[in-house]
Amino acid sequence: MKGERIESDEMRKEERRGRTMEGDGERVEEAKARLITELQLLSQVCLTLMGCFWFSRHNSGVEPSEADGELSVTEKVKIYKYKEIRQATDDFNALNKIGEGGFGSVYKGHLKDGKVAAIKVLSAESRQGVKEFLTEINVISEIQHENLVKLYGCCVEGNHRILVYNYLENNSLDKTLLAGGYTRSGLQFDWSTRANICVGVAKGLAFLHEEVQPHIIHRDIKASNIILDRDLSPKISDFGLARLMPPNMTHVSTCVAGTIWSNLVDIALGGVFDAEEACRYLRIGLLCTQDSPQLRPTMSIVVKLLTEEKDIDTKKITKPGLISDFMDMKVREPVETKTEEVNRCNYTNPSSYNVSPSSRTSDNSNGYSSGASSTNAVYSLSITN
Ligand SMILES: Nc1ncnc2c1ncn2[C@@H]1O[C@H](COP(=O)(O)OP(=O)(O)OP(=O)(O)O)[C@@H](O)[C@H]1O
Repeated sequence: MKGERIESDEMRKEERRGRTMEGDGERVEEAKARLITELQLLSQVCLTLMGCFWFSRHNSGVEPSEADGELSVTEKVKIYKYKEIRQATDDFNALNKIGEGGFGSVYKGHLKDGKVAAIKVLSAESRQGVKEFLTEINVISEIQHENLVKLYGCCVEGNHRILVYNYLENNSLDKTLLAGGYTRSGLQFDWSTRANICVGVAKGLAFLHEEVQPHIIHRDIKASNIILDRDLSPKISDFGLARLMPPNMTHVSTCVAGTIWSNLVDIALGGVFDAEEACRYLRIGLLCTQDSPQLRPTMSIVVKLLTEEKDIDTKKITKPGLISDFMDMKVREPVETKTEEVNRCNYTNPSSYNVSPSSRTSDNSNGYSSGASSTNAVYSLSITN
């Protein structure tokens, strides 16, 4: 009996063990199934994420390039592949070269998307790190105004640092207006076109100085940096480029910046200009170049002065700071014009110029002299080295 009980106990234990093993097996199967489901879900999530990533990269126009690691700072800028730039410029063909500046060479190029671009290949000095370069490019690309050249994007591959701008049909002021205007370029710069260019440039600068955050001081405003579109509307180029250059690069002046005014009223106008307006513009120019920066008007005030929203007649204009820096400066003999009206710009004393359209005295104590014919006068200052 005892032997039988032991036997049946053993059998029951065996049976229980069998059931436990069966249960364990079921649990393992269950766990396996759950794991598979989770893996399937995970792979779906991964695929979805990869799909989104692919989609966003292809929609933002960001191509794989050296800038890949910098996607976080390039979302607003089109990154061009070097290959595309080469194709656009026919491998930087000399025939497509439209200019050479302190920052490098500029080529006209036809991009794949059909846009015509001015492609600026930055010189070796400007080759900063990819991250710094792209950060600056992002800043520049956000700055948009009707009087600023639009940046389409850039190329940053290997040592290449290339900026891609909107190409403007009518070239820069130095190659058109200053290079003979109508006769050479076929463009006619009558007085109202010139006045419009002047106001447009002032508006572009006012925007850079006062509306862009942080403010941008161009530091290299000159005729070659004013590009004209097909309607002869001016666009300022190279703004923000100072930020891309190392401080030791001498191209951009860090103290006194700007290019002096040589002929104040162009004889090419043949005397057909609004003399009163010309004199007002001269006064505004003198206001802007006063020795003390505190006395100079802001660019938004300059726009108001140019457009006559604000009057400057009563202003005292103090001596320009730049002039004393030049070795030898003289005022050219006035050029006779056919203008009927006499407009005279008047220097009252060496430290304070009071420019008035109706009277004239002169002071030569600083080596300046001015002259005017009794009937018609075009005032022009020239710098000689
Ligand atoms: N967006 C543009 N559209 C058409 N032509 C352009 C454009 N940008 C530049 N150019 C041409 O390329 C020339 C060279 O321009 P860039 O700004 O590089 O040099 P720069 O102004 O002559 O000299 P710097 O670099 O010393 O200021 C300009 O004078 C102009 O003729």
